Amino acid sequence: MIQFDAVHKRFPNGTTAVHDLTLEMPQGGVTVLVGSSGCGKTTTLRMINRMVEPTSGTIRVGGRDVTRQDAAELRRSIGYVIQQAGLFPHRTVLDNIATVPLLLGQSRRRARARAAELLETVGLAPEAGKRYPHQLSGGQQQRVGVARALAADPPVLLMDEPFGAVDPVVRTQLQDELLRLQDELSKTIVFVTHDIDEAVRLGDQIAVFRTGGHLVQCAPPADLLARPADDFVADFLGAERGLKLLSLKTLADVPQGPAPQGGTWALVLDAQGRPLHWASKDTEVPVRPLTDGDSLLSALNESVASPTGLIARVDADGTLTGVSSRDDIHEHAGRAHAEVRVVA
Ligand SMILES: Nc1ncnc2c1ncn2[C@@H]1O[C@H](COP(=O)(O)OP(=O)(O)OP(=O)(O)O)[C@@H](O)[C@H]1O
Repeated sequence: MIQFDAVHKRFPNGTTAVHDLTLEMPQGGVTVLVGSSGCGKTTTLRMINRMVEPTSGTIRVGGRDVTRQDAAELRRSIGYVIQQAGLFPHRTVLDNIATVPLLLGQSRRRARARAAELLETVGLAPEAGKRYPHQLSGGQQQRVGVARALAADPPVLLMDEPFGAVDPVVRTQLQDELLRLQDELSKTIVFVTHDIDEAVRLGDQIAVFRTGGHLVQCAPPADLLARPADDFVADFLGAERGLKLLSLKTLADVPQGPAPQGGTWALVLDAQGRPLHWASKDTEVPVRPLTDGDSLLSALNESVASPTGLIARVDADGTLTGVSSRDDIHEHAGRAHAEVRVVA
């Protein structure tokens, strides 16, 4: 766990970057820091590994006051990922990843073997290890940045806009990878972003800051979307916060019934019971089956887009479990939406 207790940061030029911050970042969880430009997110992050020293207050990592630890040692025990990866241009990818284990005194052989493992963990081919950073795409460089931060297996990862410089498709892939990795590794992650959708997707809790380094609200994404503390937070979340909330709710509770028989549309299955397509008397339309884990937003989208108005539901093997109607989905979406507090 990372604990901020009454932390204040005032730079020598008089700028207050962080104002009286008290905040807990739970162990094994992702805390996302969001807020307008210059509101103190990066300063907050950098105080954790002492790249910036607080003016007053206490920061504890795993119960230990960071100012009582050797700064270099502390930094090596905390993974740090920044925008555009910040890789060493004249070192191969493998040597970039091996940097911290080497600094910690591991043999070159062992550090490289670990780096090769990590390449695979972050979804890169072994050949990438021999290349130099400029020979990789932006998204691949970010993966190397994540691998480098994980190399010494630190319990804490600090990520400052790590996916800010890549296109939206690659960004979504990198977010998926991070969620997958986090499922396995359960690191304590502090993640700075400008992108509220990214925050909602990745955060176990989201801390919203406003200019002057004031924390306005810290809550799990669903609570934040349903009950923003004030107009500032509501504006920051945007007009579509109801839809964002639906992206967090799953299809699991929406009732399902048997596939229709003898009506306008029939669902055609393969021999294993997996949906192939919808068929009517004179046409066929593709089917996009959803699982219980898919979001209510995807279901709503699908129910609007599909001419059948029905959603085919499948289990993890892709076998049909039933269908849900547009009405069922709308009713559930309406209930979730009713949780959204209206801010005047
Ligand atoms: N070394 C410094 N000296 C003086 N002022 C600084 C220094 N570093 C940051 N600041 C100021 O502190 C405030 C907070 O900066 P910080 O970088 O933490 O904000 P941020 O929320 O991360 O911003 P952005 O979203 O634009 O990256 C800003 O007003 C910034 O100009």
